Amino acid sequence: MTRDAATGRTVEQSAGNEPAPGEPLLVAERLTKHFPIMGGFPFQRKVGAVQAVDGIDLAVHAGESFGLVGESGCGKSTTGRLLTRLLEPTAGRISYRGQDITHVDRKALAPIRSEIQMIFQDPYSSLNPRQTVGAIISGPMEINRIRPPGGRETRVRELLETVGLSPEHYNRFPHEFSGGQRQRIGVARALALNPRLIVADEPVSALDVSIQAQVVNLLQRLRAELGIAFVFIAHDLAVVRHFSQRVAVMYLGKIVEVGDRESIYARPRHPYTHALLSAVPDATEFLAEGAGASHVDAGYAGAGGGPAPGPGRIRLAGDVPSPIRPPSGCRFRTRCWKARDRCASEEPPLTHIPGNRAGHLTACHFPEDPTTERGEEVILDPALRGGDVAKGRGVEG
Ligand SMILES: Nc1ncnc2c1ncn2[C@@H]1O[C@H](COP(=O)(O)OP(=O)(O)OP(=O)(O)O)[C@@H](O)[C@H]1O
Repeated sequence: MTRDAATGRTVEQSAGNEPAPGEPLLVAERLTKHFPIMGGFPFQRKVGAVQAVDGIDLAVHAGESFGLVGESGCGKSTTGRLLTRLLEPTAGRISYRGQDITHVDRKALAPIRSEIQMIFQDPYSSLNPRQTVGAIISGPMEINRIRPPGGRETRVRELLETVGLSPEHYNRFPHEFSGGQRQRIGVARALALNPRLIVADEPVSALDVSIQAQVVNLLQRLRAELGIAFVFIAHDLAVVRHFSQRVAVMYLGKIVEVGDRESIYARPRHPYTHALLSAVPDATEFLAEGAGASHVDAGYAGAGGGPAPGPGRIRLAGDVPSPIRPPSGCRFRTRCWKARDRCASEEPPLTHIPGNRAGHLTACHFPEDPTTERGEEVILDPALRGGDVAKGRGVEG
């Protein structure tokens, strides 16, 4: 088995139906997950459903980093689990390198599973405390009966070095490591089968701020050196800004806006994206936190630097509605300062709107102007609409 120096993949793995340049690696179409709610006595029957993910479309290209952002409960983790086929979709389609994998059985899925890996948020609970680091990282190779040249132990020691740990850590247990080091072990495990795609579900949000930049830098380096594509899930737009070339914003089970990083951050058109962005601390703050740590790659500090684009700070009023009974039409309308009757009756399609760059799609009937400037803080509450809040940008007069 020979290894491709550029991708880190074995030649055997690289052979076969490579996506043509520009062709997506993974495509989700109208992807839906509704968790049934059971009730009634004496016979349990379906009385409703949590509409966790509701008809989303997305495409991830080879080697790119795709950020998925939104508040807690908007369906990001469920999307990640659907893409890695850890969850069965209620409807829609997932294709990987041109093959429909939506409902393929375990056996047919096995070779694909090795190419799509997941990194979890919590480095404490995602590692078995009773296993040594060696056993944890070689686990995927064992399950898939893969014997790398030189043996599994050699490969694990190589992987430990790749993620910035010592090969000497092979016989240690997870409790002997810090949070950042445990997440590195999780990354090494995800790399064990030479994946093409890693779904990273909030990989740094459980870590100390000073450690976050180090782990993001590691993932950045792996993406550049091994050509691995990432779906990077985060609630924090600051992290995604540095890591992802394209960003999708989710709200209550829907993608409301998607586009390349520059377009989304400089010209957010959906009011929700605008509100989320206004809460992003200055990018230099995040970098300064990282710079206090010892292993900040120069490349990271350079990526997407400069201050965050400056809409005035927007505080959204009210809570996210229940995904069991989401609002009709546009799901964001109950918290949106621009909502009109049409927003309740007609769901806005995710589409290219005038003023957007190519590839920037927005689902809004009354999008924001395609410019951003720093403004004063303004509290946007639909209950106050009609003049009281009509100051500052982003508000229709
Ligand atoms: N197994 C499940 N059964 C029922 N409801 C679920 C299940 N998993 C998730 N949900 C619900 O689906 C919705 C989306 O959850 P999900 O975890 O995907 O959101 P998220 O954006 O990742 O949030 P967080 O950042 O808090 O994890 C939530 O309302 C959640 O309560």
